[in-house]
Amino acid sequence: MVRLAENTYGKCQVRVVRVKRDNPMHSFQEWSVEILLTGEFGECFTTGDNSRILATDTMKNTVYSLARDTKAESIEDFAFELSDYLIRNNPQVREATISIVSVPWTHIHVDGTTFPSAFQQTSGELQTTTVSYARGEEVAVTSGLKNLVVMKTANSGFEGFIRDSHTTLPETADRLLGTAVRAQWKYSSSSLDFDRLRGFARNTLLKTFAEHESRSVQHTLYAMGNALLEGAPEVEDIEITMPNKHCLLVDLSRFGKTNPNEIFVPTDEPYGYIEARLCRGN
Ligand SMILES: O=c1[nH]c(=O)c2[nH]c(=O)[nH]c2[nH]1
Repeated sequence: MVRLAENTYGKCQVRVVRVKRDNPMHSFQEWSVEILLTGEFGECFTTGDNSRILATDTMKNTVYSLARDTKAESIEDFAFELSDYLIRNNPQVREATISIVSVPWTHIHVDGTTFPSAFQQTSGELQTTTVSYARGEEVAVTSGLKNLVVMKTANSGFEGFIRDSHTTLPETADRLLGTAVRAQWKYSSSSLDFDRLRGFARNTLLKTFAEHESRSVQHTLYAMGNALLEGAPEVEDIEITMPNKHCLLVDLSRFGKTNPNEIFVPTDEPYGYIEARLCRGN
């Protein structure tokens, strides 16, 4: 006896660019949208009956069409609009989960001149959101960022860890701490000023990383999440991933030179991996 268990379907990486030309200073947004639906789709899997299937190609077109009319500025508001449209127009859909990744483009700015219709990407950092709308239930909004690459050249040490027969790592009170932050924070409501909150969250994570007297990546990760939860009552919990992008001190004594923490070799692998979720309450 075989039974169809959990199932979902949808469209991934629907890329859309939105240009606003209503004043000479154009705006340019690039989004990659993912739609996943759950609902009454069992017959499609088990008997090949497609009569309840909204084609994923139609989902893709729906993204383009809603993007043309939407007033949404934030990816959260657009994701909600899309989920709401899909739920309202498709009784067979129980839950629509929309994830959007936003690619940062900024106006080109050179020698004090901002070029109103020319843009550049200045980093590989991405802004993210996932909005889940289950029919008749509260809408759940999670926002975040990924590939926020940061480095500390002071106020970071790693000491007091276990020393056993396999330990070679020296203790240090002064090392480089580099990482690519991925963070996802869950909101307590679906109608908030998401762009303002995103700015606050990003600034809080960056400022805490920069200022923290770090005893480890774990210690700094906790401080970053804690600062956001203390500063933003709208945030219910936060999950942060911080790979340790090791920069190893080069032994220059072989060349008769000292190396007072100035010459390092960045290594991609292997790398340390630190992840935690912080939430409110006990
Ligand atoms: O911040 C760190 N945490 C660790 O758990 C660890 N382990 C390691 O080798 N280096 C580091 N650094």
